[in-house]
Amino acid sequence: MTGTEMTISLCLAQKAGHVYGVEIVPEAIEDAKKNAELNQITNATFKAGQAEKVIPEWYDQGIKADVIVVDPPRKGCDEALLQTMIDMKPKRIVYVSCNPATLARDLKVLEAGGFKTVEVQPVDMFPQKMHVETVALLQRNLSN
Ligand SMILES: C[S@@+](CC[C@H](N)C(=O)[O-])C[C@H]1O[C@@H](n2cnc3c(N)ncnc32)[C@H](O)[C@@H]1O
Repeated sequence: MTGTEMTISLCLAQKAGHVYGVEIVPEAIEDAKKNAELNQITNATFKAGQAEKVIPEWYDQGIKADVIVVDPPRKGCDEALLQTMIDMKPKRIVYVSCNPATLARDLKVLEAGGFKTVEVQPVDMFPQKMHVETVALLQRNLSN
């Protein structure tokens, strides 16, 4: 749901019924719309704004998701965003993180909200540096 130029959203649109993407930088959203047009992607809706405000608004409008993908900055996800993700009850959440500490903090919240972390894959995209990118897959517990 977040990301510069919405690269992840545009890739997912090729497999999804519809994709909604939000990014705080308006220019990135303009680029995403141009990229969608260039690639004949018509099943994507992009909005500039704070994910923690836009996604609760979409949820209030009745929009739900089967899969939520987040790729937040190092500070991780805002509490309001995490709560809306829990309320939306997607089957799966994919959390792309560039900070293991905030990833662990946010996974704890999502686990308390009815999700189970089933796979965590670190990716060493910055060899010889302390930073690591991590992708975590969560599934909603069937009882929730
Ligand atoms: C780790 S980057 C994602 C990179 C992206 N997936 C890509 O392929 O380039 C995090 C992105 O979140 C955006 N961002 C930061 N705070 C945000 C917020 N509150 N709501 C929505 N987007 C936000 C940043 O502008 C940045 O583009």
